[in-house]
Amino acid sequence: MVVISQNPTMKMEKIRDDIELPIINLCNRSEAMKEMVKACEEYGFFKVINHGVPQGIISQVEEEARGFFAKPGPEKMRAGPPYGCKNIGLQGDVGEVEYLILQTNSPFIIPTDESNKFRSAINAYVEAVRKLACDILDLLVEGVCGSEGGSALSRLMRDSENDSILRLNHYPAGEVSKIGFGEHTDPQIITLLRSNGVEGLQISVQDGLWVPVNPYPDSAFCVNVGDILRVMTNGRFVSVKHRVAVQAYESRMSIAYFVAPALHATVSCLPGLGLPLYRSFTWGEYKQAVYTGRLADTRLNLFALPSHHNL
Ligand SMILES: C=C1C[C@]23C[C@@]1(O)CC[C@H]2[C@@]12CC[C@H](O)[C@@](C)(C(=O)O1)[C@H]2[C@@H]3C(=O)O
Ligand SMILES: O=C(O)CCC(=O)C(=O)O
Ligand SMILES: [Fe+2]
Repeated sequence: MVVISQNPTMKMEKIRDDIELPIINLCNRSEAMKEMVKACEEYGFFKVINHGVPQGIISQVEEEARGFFAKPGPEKMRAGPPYGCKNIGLQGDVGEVEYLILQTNSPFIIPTDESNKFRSAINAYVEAVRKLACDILDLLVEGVCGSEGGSALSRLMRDSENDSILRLNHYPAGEVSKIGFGEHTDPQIITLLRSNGVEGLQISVQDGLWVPVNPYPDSAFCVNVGDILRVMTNGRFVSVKHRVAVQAYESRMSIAYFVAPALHATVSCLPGLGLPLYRSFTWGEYKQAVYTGRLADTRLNLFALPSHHNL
């Protein structure tokens, strides 16, 4: 069904609530491979269950994160640059969100975390989601390039200098008219997202038509294609705009693991996928374009090859 939003800041936007993202069971690997490829082509989003990340590890990090965000503002500010509130990026974007952004391949300290419980929980979580991300990327390459594709994608994240990050977001309950995190695509290869079961995430299936992502089932990870994976699959997979709407009834918390190559790694189309739509570039070059632009920008246009190249 298509309903017109009554919402003042999401004015007259159409919300389509009859699309459900596929829930893919990783136990059946050959089925999962086909379903994931289809979902990446169609929606750029899917959910995975039986993903192998222990529930204990997830609960631990969620509990520590809840404790951190419940602290008074000045204490959270003590966490320094990993902590941010309302300001998103460097170019003036804002949202009803507070967050922690952590580089995953270098040691970090959260000054409020005297017992180091939060840090240990994060480290255990990153190790587990990293394995899951490798597994998903290997299946996706095989699904697109066959077994010759090997570990073309997962090797980028296995590089000890990979630039993957973990982001913990907290959207306090409030006026539903407000946007927690404005529309954007994720610039990296792939994102693995957990939420505390509170709604808010929406994806853009076509211009101006938003689909809410149901947080069910609680145990699932929501996975989405980033811009780099779009380039590497020569546009076959789509990196889709998404956003987060504030909920009136409860605070949303989410934990996103963004898989990124090393800054010096070259990003180009995988073999056998036709004439490239985008020129090759390094992740460092793309990241610079990302941070000099606004949240909602379609940054990949800057790297598109002229269409005559594809004739
Ligand atoms: C406004 C911005 C925030 C962002 C960097 C950017 O310039 C454009 C992309 C944004 C985004 C979206 C996905 C991730 O949450 C993020 C960490 C990323 O890599 O790109 C954020 C950036 C951010 O919040 O720093
Ligand atoms: O909080 C969410 O559900 C999504 C957050 C997001 O899209 C991001 O951090 O890039
Ligand atoms: Fe995102």
